[in-house]
Order: sequence, then C-alpha cells, then structure tokens
Amino acid sequence: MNNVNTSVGNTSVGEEEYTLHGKSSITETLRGLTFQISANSFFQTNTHQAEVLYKLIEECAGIKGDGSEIVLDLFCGTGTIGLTLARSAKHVYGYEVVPQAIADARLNAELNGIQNATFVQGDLNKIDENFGKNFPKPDIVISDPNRPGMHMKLIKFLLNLKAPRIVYVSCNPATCARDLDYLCHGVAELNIKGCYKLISLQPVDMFPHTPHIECVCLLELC
Ligand SMILES: C[S@@+](CC[C@H](N)C(=O)[O-])C[C@H]1O[C@@H](n2cnc3c(N)ncnc32)[C@H](O)[C@@H]1O
Repeated sequence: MNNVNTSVGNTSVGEEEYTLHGKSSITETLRGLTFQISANSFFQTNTHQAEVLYKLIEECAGIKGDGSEIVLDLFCGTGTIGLTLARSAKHVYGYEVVPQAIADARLNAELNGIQNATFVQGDLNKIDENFGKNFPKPDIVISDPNRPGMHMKLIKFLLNLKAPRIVYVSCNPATCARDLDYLCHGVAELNIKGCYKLISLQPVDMFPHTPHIECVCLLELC
C-alpha cells in the first residue's frame, strides 16, 4: 500500500492510498479472532504485546460471562477490543471517527460470526446532548483514545453516565493522568464532581526500546 500524507505532522492517516501490489488490507489474529485492517485504520503496532494488552483489558473489564452486560467501546478502531468482549457480553457499541476503521470493524464482526456488536462512525470530540440516546446504559465502558486523550465533552458525558466500570487504555501517561484525575476528582473550574476511584493501573511494554508505554487503568464508580 502506498498511503500518501502531505502534512508535516506525525499523523498515520493518509489522504490518498494506492494498492501497488497484493491486497489493500492485512489480516491479524488476536485473542482467537481474525481482524482485517485497512491502511488508514488503527491497529496496535506490536501484535505479540497486543495479546498481553487485550488479555489485561478483558480481565479489567471483568465481564460476568452470562451474556447480560452492555459494553461501550469508545475509540474502537477496527473493533478489536469490543469484539473480544462481545463473546461474553449482551451487546457491544463501538464509536470511532475513521470511516474505514468502522467499515473494518463491521466486516470483522461478520468474519468472526459476531452479531451482538454495533459500530458507529462519529467524532467523540464533537458529541452533543444526544450522544448516549442510541444505546442502553453500559455496564462497562472501554475508552482507548489516541495521544490527546479524551475531550472535556466526553469526560462530562462519562461523569453523567456513571457506568459502574471504566477501563481506560492510554499510550500517553500525561493525558492519562489528566483524564483519570478528572474522572476521580472532577473538574474544579467547571464545578464538575468526579465519581470514580482508580482500582488498578498496569503499564504494558507495547513499544520496547522507546520511552513510550501503554497503560490499562481500571476505574470503578464510587
Ligand atoms: C489508540 S487507537 C485505539 C483503537 C482500538 N481501540 C484498538 O485497540 O485497536 C485510538 C482510536 O481512536 C480513533 N480516534 C481518534 N480521534 C477520535 C475522535 N475524535 N473520535 C473518535 N475516534 C477517534 C483513532 O482513529 C483510533 O482508531
């Protein structure tokens, strides 16, 4: 694939892409599921450690396994986390901004015979008061934003939603600490109260030989 990006930033999403040889997507296996990934869709760069990461996310999600729980998968990419959890959930709702990633997520659900997952394209930095009306109250929220972390609109939404459990996955310790602080202690300048407590925070070495680290944080409603 030749993925063309004319900006000078370090964005991984191209404006144009050309298939020079072979297929326009790659296929990966993770947690026993098969995922098809297009060039503009996010996928963990370290497949070996992604197994470790996703296993940890599953453990933190603590799904009962009786098929009764609703999972909200924010920043879902190609649906990887949501689809691994869908096997033991009632329904998974995934949100993601990149249309191609949402197309991949829907295809990945189909490829793996998973029917209890709905993937919706949308910008989580631009949610309004209608966000949340199209899915039932989740028992578990997974939030796996990119490096800027969560927008204040999303923080406010989560603090209002009061899901019993949030698994926050982050590749940027600075925005991770900021967002955990908002969720636990609120946002004083906006007079918003926090309502979560941090139960665990486990770093995962997703980017060996670099200063970067991924963290999986489990929060529970106070
Ligand atoms: C760190 S990746 C996680 C993807 C997925 N959870 C996974 O494990 O493969 C972050 C994802 O957030 C998406 N994203 C970035 N900004 C967004 C926004 N404003 N609204 C919704 N999704 C966004 C990216 O396209 C990317 O797929």
